[in-house]
Order: sequence, then C-alpha cells, then structure tokens
Amino acid sequence: MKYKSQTGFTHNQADKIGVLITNLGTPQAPTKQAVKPYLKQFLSDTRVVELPKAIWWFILNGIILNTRPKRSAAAYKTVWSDEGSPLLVHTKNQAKGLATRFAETWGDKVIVDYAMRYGQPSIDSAIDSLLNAGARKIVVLPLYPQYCASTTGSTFDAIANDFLKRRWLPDFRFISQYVDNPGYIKCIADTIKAHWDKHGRADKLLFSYHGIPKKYLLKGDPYHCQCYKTTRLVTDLLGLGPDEYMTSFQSRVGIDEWLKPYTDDTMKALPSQGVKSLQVICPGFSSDCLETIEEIGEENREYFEENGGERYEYIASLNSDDAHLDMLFELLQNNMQGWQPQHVEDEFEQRGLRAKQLGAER
Ligand SMILES: C=CC1=C(C)c2cc3[nH]c(cc4nc(cc5[nH]c(cc1n2)c(C)c5CCC(=O)O)C(CCC(=O)O)=C4C)c(C)c3C=C
Ligand SMILES: [Fe+2]
Ligand SMILES: [Fe+2]
Repeated sequence: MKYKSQTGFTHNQADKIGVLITNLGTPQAPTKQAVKPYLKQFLSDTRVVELPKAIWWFILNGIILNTRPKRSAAAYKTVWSDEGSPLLVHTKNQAKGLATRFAETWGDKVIVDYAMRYGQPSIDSAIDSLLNAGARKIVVLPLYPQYCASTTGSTFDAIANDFLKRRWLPDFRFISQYVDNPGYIKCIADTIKAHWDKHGRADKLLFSYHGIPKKYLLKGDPYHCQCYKTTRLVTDLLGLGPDEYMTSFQSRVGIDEWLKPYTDDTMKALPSQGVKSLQVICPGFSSDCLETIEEIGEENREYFEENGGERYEYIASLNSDDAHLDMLFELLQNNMQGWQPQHVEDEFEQRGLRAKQLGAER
C-alpha cells in the first residue's frame, strides 16, 4: 500500500490536537557503535552539510565515520546519566511539563509528544502515534529559538517527508523560530539575574551560540542575525553596556570557515585582555547537552583557565524550569488560536479586550 492510514479508526472517536516538540537527536548509548549510525544519519543530511554529494560521501564514510565516533563516544560518556543522554532526558521532561499544563486547560483534547530529528524517538514514530490517537490538528515546535536551515529547516523536511506517505493529513502549524518572543528573552535574562544573585557578576558575560559554516550566512540563512538579535534583546533588558558582554560561536566541525568569533579562540584570548572572570550562557540551546555540558562546561573552561582566567561559570540552559515551560506553553497556545476549546477562547478574548483598554488608557 502506497499511503499509510490511521490504525484502529472508528467514526465516533473524538478529534484530538497533537503538540509535538522536537530537538536535534542524540545517540542511543555513549559508545562508538551507537554514535556511528547517529552521526551517519545526521551528517548525511544535505541541510547540515551542503557539499557535492559524491565528494562528501567519500569524506564522511572514508574519514569522519572512522575517526569521530570514538572521540564523540568518549565525550558523551562524560555527560551521560543513569537516565540517559541529557538532551533526551530534558526533552522528555519538557514534554511531560507541557502535557500537565495542557491537561489543566484543555482537558484531554491535547496530546503532547516529543521526537528527535536524528535517532530515536523518530519524528515518523511520533507523528504515527499522534495520528493513531486521533489527532486531526498538529502543531510542531522545534526547540531552536533561532531559525537555521540546518536545524529548523531540516526538521520541516522530516515532517514533510513523513506527510508524503500519509493518506489523511492533519491541519498543520509549524513554529519556525521564537527568537524575539518576549517570554523567551525574559527567561534568558531572568536566569542570568538569578545566577548573579547567587554568585555575583563577572568581568564579562559571553553569549555562545552553536556555529554554522559562514557560507550558509552568505547564502541567506538568518541564523547569524537572529543570534545577535537574541544577545541584543537580552542585554537591553539587563541594561548591559557594550563592554560588559560578547557574542561568539562554538562547536565548529571540519576545515571550512564558520561564524566568527569562535568561542574557543575567545576563551583563549580574553584573559590577556584583562578578563579574569567570565560567565557563559548558551541561549540557542533549549536543553543542556553535549555541546553545553562538555564543550562549554569543561573544554572551554580549560582554555580560559590555562590562559590566565581565574573564575569561570557556565549558566545552565532553561531545560525544564517552570518559567521556561510556562513560556513554551504560551508560545504553543498562541500558535493554536482558533483550535481552543470555548473557555480558552473566552480567556484569549478577555485578555485582548484588557490589552485594548490599557492601550486606550495610556
Ligand atoms: C557538521 C555540521 C554541523 C552543523 C551545521 C551543526 C549545526 C547545529 N547543531 C545544533 C545543535 C546541536 N548540535 C549537536 C551536536 C553536534 N553537532 C554536529 C555538527 C553540526 N551541527 C555534530 C557532529 C554533533 C555531534 C556531537 C559531536 O560529535 O561533537 C547537539 C548535541 C547533541 C547531543 O546529543 O547532546 C546539538 C543540540 C544547532 C543549534 C546548529 C545550528 C544552528
Ligand atoms: Fe550541531
Ligand atoms: Fe562539540
């Protein structure tokens, strides 16, 4: 059969709404054997590596997949917990927290699920379970605040490819970014303030974002702009002056030029410029993962300290903090307008009227 149908369909079943949160993906275990197929799927995606297919096939299969899995597995071992990979654990908890919030307001109308773009649980399996549970409307939120073709665009590809195989398609909404969502900006600013309350301030605050090849920016990807926008909005809210913070890009892979300044070079250079204490935040990561815990928390700490830095603090990602989940819940609800049960619609209308009233009073 060419097109998949819903299993167990009955005519009298209630229509549901599916909420799907996604993140990048992670290996099944911190071993060379598990990392290799994960990296193969990830790095074979032409949204991630935009090189001529034949050339890249030889580099990937001849060099990268024979060298990187061992190194990556060793790094993954340092962050793995009894529950598994941090990225997967946080994403699971985020889905759980959102499900509780939806159940309180929307009753049993909404089903929340989570998926990974690469590895498990796959996007196909999550869409399968949402549609089989009767979802006729689906909203997808890739947990990347800043749009990038390599991450957000690729997530859309996976969903579109899945839909190509379906007979009965749902109504569909896709949240492609939330870079300037006031709730998101406030969450980042508040987490920095909470860190300051506990530990005091440092000479500088560094905003480190995952990098991408520079040529993607030159070809029109908005990611670079959106990272700087995030830094600008957060530092405006915190009232920081230009000397008090910096933006940099981490996690470079391969020999191409990536977005600069590089985080590792910055760490090595800052102490000689008089920055002896440093606080680092990674606002592009909605969950802590290998790239934050190991790369920023450990590897870059060493660069900073080896070069004369004295105090180094990594400020954790928002993960499943209540304020983060409240913000994501609101973002999702705003993108589900018209899908709400009546009492939620009423509340939206009242809020709109209140906002109008306040506007008129000013
Ligand atoms: C080779 C090209 C890569 C591009 C382009 C890229 C973009 C990109 N990635 C993230 C978020 C994450 N990346 C993570 C791991 C990771 N990323 C790459 C390569 C590229 N990323 C590799 C090879 C790896 C695997 C780990 C390693 O071997 O070092 C992760 C963490 C996954 C985990 O399991 O913890 C995240 C999250 C963004 C946001 C992005 C572009 C904006
Ligand atoms: Fe990455
Ligand atoms: Fe890395």
